[in-house]
Amino acid sequence: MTKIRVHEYAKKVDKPSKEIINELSKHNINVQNHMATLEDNAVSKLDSIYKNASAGQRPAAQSRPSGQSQSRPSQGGQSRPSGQGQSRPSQGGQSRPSGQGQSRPSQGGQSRPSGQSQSRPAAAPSQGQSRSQGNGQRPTTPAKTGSNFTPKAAKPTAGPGQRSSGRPGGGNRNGFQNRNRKGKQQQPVNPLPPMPKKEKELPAKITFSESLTVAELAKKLGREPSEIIKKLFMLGVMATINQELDKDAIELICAEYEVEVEEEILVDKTDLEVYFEPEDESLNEERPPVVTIMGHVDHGKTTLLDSIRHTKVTAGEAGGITQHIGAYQVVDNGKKITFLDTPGHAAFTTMRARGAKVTDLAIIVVAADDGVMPQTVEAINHAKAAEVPIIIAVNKMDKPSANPDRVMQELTEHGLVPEAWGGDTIFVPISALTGDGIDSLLEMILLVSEVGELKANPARRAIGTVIEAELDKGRGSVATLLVQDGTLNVGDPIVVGNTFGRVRAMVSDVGRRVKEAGPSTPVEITGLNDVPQAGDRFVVFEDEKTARQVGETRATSALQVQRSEKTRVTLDNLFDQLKQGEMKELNLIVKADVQGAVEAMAASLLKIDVEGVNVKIIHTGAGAITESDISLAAASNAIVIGFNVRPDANAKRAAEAEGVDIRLHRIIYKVIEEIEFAMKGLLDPEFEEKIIGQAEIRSTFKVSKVGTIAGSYVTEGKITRDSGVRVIREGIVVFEGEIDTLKRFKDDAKEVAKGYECGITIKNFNDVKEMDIIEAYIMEEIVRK
Ligand SMILES: Nc1nc2c(ncn2[C@@H]2O[C@H](COP(=O)(O)OP(=O)(O)OP(=O)(O)O)[C@@H](O)[C@H]2O)c(=O)[nH]1
Repeated sequence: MTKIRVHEYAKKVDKPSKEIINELSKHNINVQNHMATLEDNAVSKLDSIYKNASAGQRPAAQSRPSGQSQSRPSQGGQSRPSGQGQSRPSQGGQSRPSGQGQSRPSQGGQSRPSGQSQSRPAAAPSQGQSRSQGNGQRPTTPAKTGSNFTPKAAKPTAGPGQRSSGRPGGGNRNGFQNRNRKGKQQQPVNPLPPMPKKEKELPAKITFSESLTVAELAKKLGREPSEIIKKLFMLGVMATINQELDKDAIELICAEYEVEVEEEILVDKTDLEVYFEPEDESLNEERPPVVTIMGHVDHGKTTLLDSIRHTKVTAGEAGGITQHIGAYQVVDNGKKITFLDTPGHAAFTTMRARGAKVTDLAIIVVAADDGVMPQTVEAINHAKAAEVPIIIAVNKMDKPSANPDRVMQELTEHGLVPEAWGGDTIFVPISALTGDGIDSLLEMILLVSEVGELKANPARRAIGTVIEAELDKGRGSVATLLVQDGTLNVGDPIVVGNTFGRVRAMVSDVGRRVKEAGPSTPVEITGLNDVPQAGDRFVVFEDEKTARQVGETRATSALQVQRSEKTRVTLDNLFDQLKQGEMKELNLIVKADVQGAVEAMAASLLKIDVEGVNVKIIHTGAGAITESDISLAAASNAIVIGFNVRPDANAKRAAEAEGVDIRLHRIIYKVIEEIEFAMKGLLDPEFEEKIIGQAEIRSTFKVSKVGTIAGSYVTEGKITRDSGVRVIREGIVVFEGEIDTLKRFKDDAKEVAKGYECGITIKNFNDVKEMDIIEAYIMEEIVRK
């Protein structure tokens, strides 16, 4: 008999080598490893074990030789439940692992079981128990498949028993490894009949938002991801399990399964715009129009508002420009009209830029003695862009020099044709000073609003926009709000921009305390935790907790955005930028007395358009210029603009020390003008070539050490000593360079004019020929517009 090694024997009986080694050790035959050679006595011992076993089993197992076919029924029988209980409950439903877990108890079962479970001597303490389990179950084997899919039933019985048997033996880890290994080895050898898969019932409908991965969709449908991948493949979509599927793909797959699918639109509670979506319009009632008055400087906006309100507010205004945003309500013929008093168009644009459509109607004031001016045109364009109806108030009709026809004529050129001339623009001649025509202006406003069918629902929770906000020493944050829909009440939990609070007190435009404010009403409120910004939206919430949550979330995200912007403006990266010289930026810090003016200034400054330079407003704020403004300016090489504010003592000192430029102004357009100039000065000069003259070479002279002198005649313009030249031969530029010497006779000349002869030498070029043309040019700086 030839010697046989452990692994060879193991192979012969289709058992793991380890099992053979263990079996031998039980009979006090020690072998080192699977490569060890077996003595004859060892072989006969093993034969007695394995041959017997296989002989006994064969009749039952039919096709399979020996231990395997054997182990299977027993495995199936006991193992599954126990295996599940032990290792991985979720996997319990699967065939193989359960069998392995099982093998441990079967050890005691001598012949066949021992063959299988081999590795688990450690499990001995619980053997009796588990074996009995196994035994008890074996007869029921055929039913096992079913039990396989009912892990719940299996777990309570087998699980605990298993666990206790595994752990005390300390073989948990090993056992697990062995199991794995065995699993690998056995799988190909002992394929279980495929378990009929019990498919989950398809849902009637699934929902998703934005997209789903293949795995997520599979889960929702209760199908294997591979099945979905296959279906996608059939539909021509190659997808992996983690691939995001778009709406179309999801719909296609769901259609395949005949499952209804619905996309959920996620509503972001912190997005205030959502609350501005129109609600049930049947509840709407008529509301007053909100009117903005715009026009060129000094054409009488303030006087008109003043006249309408019968008060005098013109006196005391710096530079005669309306600087504060306010809102007022008047009553005409029993109907209310709300007027927004804005500083020119800037605030109007700023609000629009923030998506706040506040104005229902624009009145454009044009002085009859002055006609259409640049800002008139701007105002028209803003109103047109906002798709707001326009009424033209032709003002200063009391003046002898008033020429309303001219105004009408000029406005026609901008598409505003008076009704009298067959157009549809309402022109109202007025005198803001005397009050003439004001009544008919108000009448027209009401007429136009009627056509516009302005409606709102006073019963809903209020929403609207911030007209103006500032920090008041005594009252804290004070905000002028325009209620656009619903009714605002004292005590309402409110989110205003990135601030929140409860409406503590409300004051009307005439300074009266009010308890509620309906649609189109401007009110000043207190009770916010911080100062919001003009143009911010406000929304009343159902309770204070929600308002706080939304407000805080908004504030946090706003801060994050602000921080990420601020980190860009550091001394470090500024230096880098300058060094690279790629981009020129003018950093500005804007401070003003009130938030409205800050907004207006910032909007105007950002509009400055000088090629190659960006205006960047790195910080804005209402209130005096402080030391921290200066340090920020110093760190980011910014200029500080103060509008109607002054630097405090510390700021002044810091600015001097750091060399920070502070510009103080009281009139908006002066600021803009100054900055624009500064920006033009900032730019690198740009040059363009200008041809100044031409000369024809009539003869050439070679002079040693000097080179070839071109004896020329200036045919056009002039040739200057410092001009650049091109040598043109038969229409082709043969050389381009600089003049070396320019002489009239023997003397050096600075320039030689048309009609004169001269001698020219060209730097690094001697190949001049008769009849060549010398074209002279200079580089001229372009003045930027
Ligand atoms: N004669 C006459 N003067 C008027 C009339 N309306 C305004 N003015 C005068 O025109 C000047 C400018 O008027 P404002 O109301 O300050 O003009 P504005 O358009 O508000 O000007 P800014 O606030 O600087 O943009 C003031 O001196 C007014 O008295 C008018 O109907 N007739």
